[in-house]
Amino acid sequence: MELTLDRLSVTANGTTLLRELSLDVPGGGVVGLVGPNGSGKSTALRCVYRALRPHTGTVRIGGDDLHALPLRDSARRLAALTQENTVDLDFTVRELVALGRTPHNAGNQALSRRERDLCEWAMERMDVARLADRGVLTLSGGERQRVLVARALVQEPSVLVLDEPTNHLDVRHQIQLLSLLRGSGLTVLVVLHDLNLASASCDRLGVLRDGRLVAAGPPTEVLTAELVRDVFGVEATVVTHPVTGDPQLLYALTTHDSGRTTP
Ligand SMILES: Nc1ncnc2c1ncn2[C@@H]1O[C@H](COP(=O)(O)OP(=O)(O)OP(=O)(O)O)[C@@H](O)[C@H]1O
Repeated sequence: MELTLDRLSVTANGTTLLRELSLDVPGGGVVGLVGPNGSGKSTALRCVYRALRPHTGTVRIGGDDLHALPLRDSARRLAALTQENTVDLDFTVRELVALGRTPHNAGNQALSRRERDLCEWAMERMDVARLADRGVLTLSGGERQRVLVARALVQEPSVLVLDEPTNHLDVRHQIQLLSLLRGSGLTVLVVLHDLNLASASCDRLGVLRDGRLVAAGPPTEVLTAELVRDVFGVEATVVTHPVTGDPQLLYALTTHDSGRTTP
């Protein structure tokens, strides 16, 4: 199912946070949104998971105007892992994951056998099955993040949007999650800070700066030393991954030393 952001603009308190952002995520494709802090990545995603209504422009999902759909209908099509995903109530992991079925079921209807199997599958995939009976408030940041991804998978969406999903995850779980997204067949729009992970996991990248899309295309076209210098203000050497062929960036720490430790 295709996801289309069509000329989205967002303004808050007289400041334009997003300017005419257009971006297409083809059905089954993985598109990464990258850019410096404050460039508008989360704002764009918030328009997609309906935490924010764009002032102008349209988000279309499978051709339909997302904001015109009943919430329940859009939740059947789209799941989100957001920066606002906090867990305040002491559900067990199994209970929280099962909540992913809410858009599909009426009231307090008990889960079917298939749905219970789906929950177990998602917990296995996210490596949290052994935590199933733990209270979510007792989990580490990375464990909780993986539980929230399991809940999103249980929602059985066609489209998944994720805002910095690798936050808190150790390197093994970062790789596992991004491999899962890539092989899932889901339509994925993901905000990532790590440009090397973005390069490895996305078919295409969109680069935001000051709320504008300044580049878009496959990682090999987008991730150039010039772009990284221009947009992020960082010197990077671009090399080709010897196994995958993806562009990867090598950084060197800057060596400025003012010799002062306090202002
Ligand atoms: N309600 C608001 N009023 C004014 N400015 C806002 C408001 N909400 C967000 N902003 C500003 O909009 C800009 C874009 O924020 P956004 O969270 O989309 O950036 P981001 O690219 O996701 O950043 P980060 O990489 O730091 O997560 C930021 O400068 C932020 O301070």
